[in-house]
Amino acid sequence: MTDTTVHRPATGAGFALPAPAKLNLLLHITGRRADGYHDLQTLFVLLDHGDTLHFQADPALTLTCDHPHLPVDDDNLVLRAARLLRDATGCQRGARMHLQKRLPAGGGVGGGSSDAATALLGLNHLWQLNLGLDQLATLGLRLGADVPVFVRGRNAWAEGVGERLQAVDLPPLWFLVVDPGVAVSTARIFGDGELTRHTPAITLPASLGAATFEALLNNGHNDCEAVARRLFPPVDQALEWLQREAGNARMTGTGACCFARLAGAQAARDLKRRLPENWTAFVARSTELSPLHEALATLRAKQHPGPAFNDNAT
Ligand SMILES: C[C@@](CO)(OP(=O)(O)O)[C@H](O)COP(=O)(O)OP(=O)(O)OC[C@H]1O[C@@H](n2ccc(N)nc2=O)[C@H](O)[C@@H]1O
Ligand SMILES: Nc1ncnc2c1ncn2[C@@H]1O[C@H](COP(=O)(O)OP(=O)(O)O)[C@@H](O)[C@H]1O
Repeated sequence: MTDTTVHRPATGAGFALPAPAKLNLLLHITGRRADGYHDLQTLFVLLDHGDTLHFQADPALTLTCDHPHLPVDDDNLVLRAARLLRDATGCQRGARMHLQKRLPAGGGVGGGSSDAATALLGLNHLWQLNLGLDQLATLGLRLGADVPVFVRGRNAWAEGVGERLQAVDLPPLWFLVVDPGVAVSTARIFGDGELTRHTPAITLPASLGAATFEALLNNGHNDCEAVARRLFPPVDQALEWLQREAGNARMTGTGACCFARLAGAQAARDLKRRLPENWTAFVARSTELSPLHEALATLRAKQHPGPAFNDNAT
């Protein structure tokens, strides 16, 4: 379905699942592979802010979206994920899906990848396919390098093109994320002649206590930042403002969004209030387990309540 004017979420006996944003707290490019892809080291953190995908059983496979400019054609990652799942399992069932888009497309917060992961896990549930997370993550990688981390739902250290994941425990973190309002093409950043591609690989400390975590972040950086700043002046302005106001300003992924870590919710909200006029930003908190996985667990518990306690048992 390509009608972007339909603003009606699915109703009836359906369910809705979150598609959270991610930040790359650091992003080091350690090399370039023979196939042109880049080897990375990155620290993914999942946030409590994102899109929402609504599901309803239906004979046809359709998608609508409340975003006026995001195409809901065959290229949309939600429909690509649904078709991939059907092809991989032979399932012939359909679904009526509606995407409530809050994350900026091409913003480096992984919106499209997260939508794809939520589609994979949501349809696996709706169609009762019972695929495990390993199988879904393998399928997800075919849609994009960032999909597996959303499928697995844990903050993670990633290597390779982002598919070699190691779950990490992080302290609770608060961020102000500024959206400079430009869509950055990942391929354009990786194709730039001035991109630094040879940051020495580091070894993740065995345990990420508060001090080692701070050292890791302080010694880390985002190799894509210099190129994005040069190509997209709004990214440069966002980083300058965040650095001046909060320190520790950094870009996420290949851009465009930039963030600063704040001491808590109040500090993040206070900084948001000082945002220059006409700028867009959101406050977000890190999550230990993805809101997608939390919501799926709640859904399963409602549909398959455990055995009730028998008060008469002796
Ligand atoms: C680098 C990251 C960090 O999170 O940037 P963001 O996209 O989130 O900003 C991601 O891993 C991106 O993943 P994703 O957005 O899924 O990228 P893909 O669709 O797989 O790749 C888009 C294009 O970028 C280039 N590419 C991508 C990933 C990579 N490790 N090396 C590359 O050279 C390739 O030219 C590829 O065709
Ligand atoms: N559901 C979707 N949400 C956002 N973008 C999508 C979606 N489906 C396909 N895309 C395409 O994927 C591109 C990258 O989207 P996104 O994942 O939001 O960027 P990033 O990886 O920078 O966070 C967009 O520019 C858009 O063309």
